[in-house]
Amino acid sequence: MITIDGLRVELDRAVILDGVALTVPAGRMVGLVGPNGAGKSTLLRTIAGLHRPSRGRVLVDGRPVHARRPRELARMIAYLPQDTALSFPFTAYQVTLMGRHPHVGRFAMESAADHREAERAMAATGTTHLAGRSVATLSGGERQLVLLAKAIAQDSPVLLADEPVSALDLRHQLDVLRLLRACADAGRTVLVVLHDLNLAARYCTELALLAGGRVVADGEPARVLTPGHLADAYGVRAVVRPDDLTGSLTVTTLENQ
Ligand SMILES: Nc1ncnc2c1ncn2[C@@H]1O[C@H](COP(=O)(O)OP(=O)(O)OP(=O)(O)O)[C@@H](O)[C@H]1O
Repeated sequence: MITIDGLRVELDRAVILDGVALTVPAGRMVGLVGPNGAGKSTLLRTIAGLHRPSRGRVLVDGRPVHARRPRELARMIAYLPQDTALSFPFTAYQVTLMGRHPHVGRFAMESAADHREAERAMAATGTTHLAGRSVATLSGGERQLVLLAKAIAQDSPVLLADEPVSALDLRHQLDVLRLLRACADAGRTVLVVLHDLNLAARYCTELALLAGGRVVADGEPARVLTPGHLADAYGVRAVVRPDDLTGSLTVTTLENQ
C-alpha cells in the first residue's frame, strides 16, 4: 500500500530525511519510533502529501502521493497530526463529521450514512458523550480522541497517526492502540508514531526505528528492538526481554551512555 524509496526531504534547506526506504503492505500497523528530532513526523507528513520529496518517491497504492488531487488523497489517507490545537468553536460531532467531507459531493449535504459513520467513529473512540461540546473547551486528551474519531470516520485505506496517545491516560492509550490495530487487522494500513517502545512492541505488527533522518532498523519488533539498535538510535543502555504477561517485548532502560 505504501512504498517509500530513496526518500530525501529538505526543509528550509536542511536535510531532514535521507535515503529512507520503507514498504508497508495493507493490513499492517507500523510503529515509527526513534528519538526526538529523528524525522518521524516529517516522514508521516510527507506520506500525507504535506512535504514534497527532493529525491526519491512515496507511492500510495502504486501512485505518487503528489500526483493525486487533494480530494482523492483525502479518500486514500487520513492523517492525525501531532498538534491537535483547534481554534474554531465547532462541536466534537461537527469535527468528526468533517472526516466524511472527502466522500460528500461538492455541493451536497452529508447523507444519513455519513452521519452513521461519524456516530460509529465517536462510539469507537469513546467520545459520544462529547458530541455536543465545543472542541475549544475540551481537554487535551479529549481533543486527541475527537480528532482520532474524525480520522476513523474518514474511512480511508491508509491511516497515519502522529503520537495519538501522547495526551491519553493508561486506559485510553490501550483503547486507542487496540482500535488502530483493529483497523489494520480489518485491512487498513496504519502508520503510528509512538514514543513508548513497550506499547509499540505490543500493538504494532512491525516497527521502523528512525534516527538522524534515516531508518536504523525495520521489521518485526524483535528485529528492531535490540540493545544495539537502541544504543545507536537513542544513546541509552537497555535490556530487552519478553514480558510474561503480555507476551510481547519490554524495554528497560538502564542509563544513558
Ligand atoms: N520547517 C522546518 N525547517 C527546518 N527544520 C525543520 C522543520 N521542520 C522540522 N525540522 C527539523 O527536522 C527534524 C525532524 O523533525 P520531526 O518533527 O520530523 O522529528 P520527530 O522525530 O517527529 O521528533 P519528535 O519525537 O520530537 O516529535 C528536527 O530536527 C526539526 O527541528
